Amino acid sequence: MNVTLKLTSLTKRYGAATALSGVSFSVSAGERVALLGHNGAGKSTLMKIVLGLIPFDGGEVSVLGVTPGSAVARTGVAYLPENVAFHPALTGEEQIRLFLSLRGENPGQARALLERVGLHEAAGRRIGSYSKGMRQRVGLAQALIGHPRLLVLDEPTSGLDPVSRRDFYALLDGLAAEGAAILLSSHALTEVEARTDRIVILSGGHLVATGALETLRRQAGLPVVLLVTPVSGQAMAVAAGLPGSRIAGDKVVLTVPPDDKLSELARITALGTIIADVDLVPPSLEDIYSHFSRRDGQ
Ligand SMILES: Nc1ncnc2c1ncn2[C@@H]1O[C@H](COP(=O)(O)OP(=O)(O)OP(=O)(O)O)[C@@H](O)[C@H]1O
Repeated sequence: MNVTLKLTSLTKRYGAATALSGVSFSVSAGERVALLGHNGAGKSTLMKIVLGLIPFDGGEVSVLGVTPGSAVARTGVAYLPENVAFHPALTGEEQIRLFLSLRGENPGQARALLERVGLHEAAGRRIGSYSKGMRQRVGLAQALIGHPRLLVLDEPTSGLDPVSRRDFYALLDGLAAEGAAILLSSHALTEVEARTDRIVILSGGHLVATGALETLRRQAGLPVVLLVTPVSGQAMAVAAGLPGSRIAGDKVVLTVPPDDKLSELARITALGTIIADVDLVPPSLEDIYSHFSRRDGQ
């Protein structure tokens, strides 16, 4: 695969404090990678290094095969900060025309860019009248100038409503399908779960986990919950037949290690006609995230 961003043993210190310690991972063309971590885990520091805004102390960083912050890297990398600020008196179109001119590009592309992010109808309105979601889209339109090959997005959907979030991710899907590499930080774990290809978890400046969610789920080995629905009036009988279970409302709940899942299901089905239904609840991304980010004593 075509590697767009590669970090190898990246280390960054602020005075005596280590913000990043031996962090290695890569993002390929067309890949959407989520960077997760508690406050202070090192996400912003990592992004600033990738953008070439701050120096680092050890390891290697390759952006589009070159040094971060070099002319080639600056042209090929786009950044969307968490809270984008624009001039409220300008219209969306005026703002994008301005950015295009500053980048030496044809301002006539502004309409097409705004259309791409779903802002064509509001293009002639002042940004001061835009919602937060619309301002994020202006930010994305700006980030798309010059067809960047790597998009670095800091909490791009924070403060957006569910529909705006879905639209935003649909846009990112389109960009990834065209070959852009996407690195985004987020605290919204459920959407990350559905809309990214791979997850990188930082904790206290260390990379504590990386992989597709399914891989992390297996590595974590967290318990699986079996929600058993008894036939009406049979909850006690079901619970009695399943040592280690508990009754919660109209369900009988069993929490089991992942490797025991099948044998437990066999135990449940062996109870026969007093069982109405069984649901299997795998650990959520929240559970997996807490599991990994608590390691290292964080
Ligand atoms: N300019 C700086 N000078 C000294 N320490 C810093 C500086 N910037 C960040 N740090 C420290 O480096 C560590 C990593 O911070 P960073 O901002 O990268 O974390 P983060 O994961 O982005 O957190 P958040 O989610 O709160 O934005 C923290 O301990 C922070 O206090």
